[in-house]
Amino acid sequence: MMARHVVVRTGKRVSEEVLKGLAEAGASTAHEADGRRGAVSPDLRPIQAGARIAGSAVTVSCHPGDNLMIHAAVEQVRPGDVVVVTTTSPSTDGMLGDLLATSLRARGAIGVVLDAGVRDVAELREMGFPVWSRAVSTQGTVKASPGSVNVPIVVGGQVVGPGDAIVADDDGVVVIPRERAAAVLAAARARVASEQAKRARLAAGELGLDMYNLRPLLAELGVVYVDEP
Ligand SMILES: O=C([O-])CC(=O)C(=O)O
Ligand SMILES: [Mg+2]
Repeated sequence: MMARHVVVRTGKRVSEEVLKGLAEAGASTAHEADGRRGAVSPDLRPIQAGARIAGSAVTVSCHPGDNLMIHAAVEQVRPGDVVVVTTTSPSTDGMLGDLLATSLRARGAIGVVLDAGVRDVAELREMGFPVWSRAVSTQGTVKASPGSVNVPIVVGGQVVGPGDAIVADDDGVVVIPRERAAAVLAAARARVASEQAKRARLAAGELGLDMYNLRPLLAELGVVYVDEP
C-alpha cells in the first residue's frame, strides 16, 4: 500500500511542571542531564537573543519550498507547544514569517524550530516570538504539496517525536524524549545545584585543576611543568 501522508491528532504531551523546570535549566544543562544526548545541530540558530523555552513538540514534515503542512499543523497546536518543522530534502526557503507566527501564537504556541529558512525576522523579534532556524531567507514558499503532522521527524540530526520535550535558548535546541523528560529534569536540578557549589569555589579562586583533581591526570598524560630561568 502506498504510504499515506497523515495529520495525527495526539494527546501526547510533557507535563507543564516538567516543562517549566526544563526551561529554567536551559538547553545545555538539559543536554548534559540526558547523558549528553539530544543536541540539535548548532547550524540551527536563534534569530533572537535571550529567549528560553521548553514545550511539547508538534512535528511537521513539509515538502521543500512548501509550507502547506505548517498551516495544517497550526490546528493541532495546544497552549505551550513548540512547532518543529523539517523538509523532506534540504531547503533554506523562508517557510515561516510573522503571519504564520501570529496564527501559531493565537493557538498558544511558544516558539518554532525550523530545519529550513525563516523570514520577517524584524517583525518576529518585535513580536517576541522565538524561532530557531537553519537560515534566514526572503525566498517564499508555496502551499501545494502534501506532508505529515505529528509523525517522527529528524531536525538538525536529532529524531523528534510528537510530544517530545524541546528545550531551546541562546545555546541552541535540545530534544528530550517524552518518556525521559521527568527523569532528565531531576538530573538537571541536581546538576544545577552542583554547578552552584562549583561556581562559588571558582569565584573564591580555587582552580579547576584542584577542584576536579586533574593534576594526576596531567602527570599521567605526560604534561610536565618547566620553569624558565
Ligand atoms: O506567508 C508565508 O508563506 C510565510 C510568511 O512570510 C509569513 O508567515 O509571514
Ligand atoms: Mg511574511
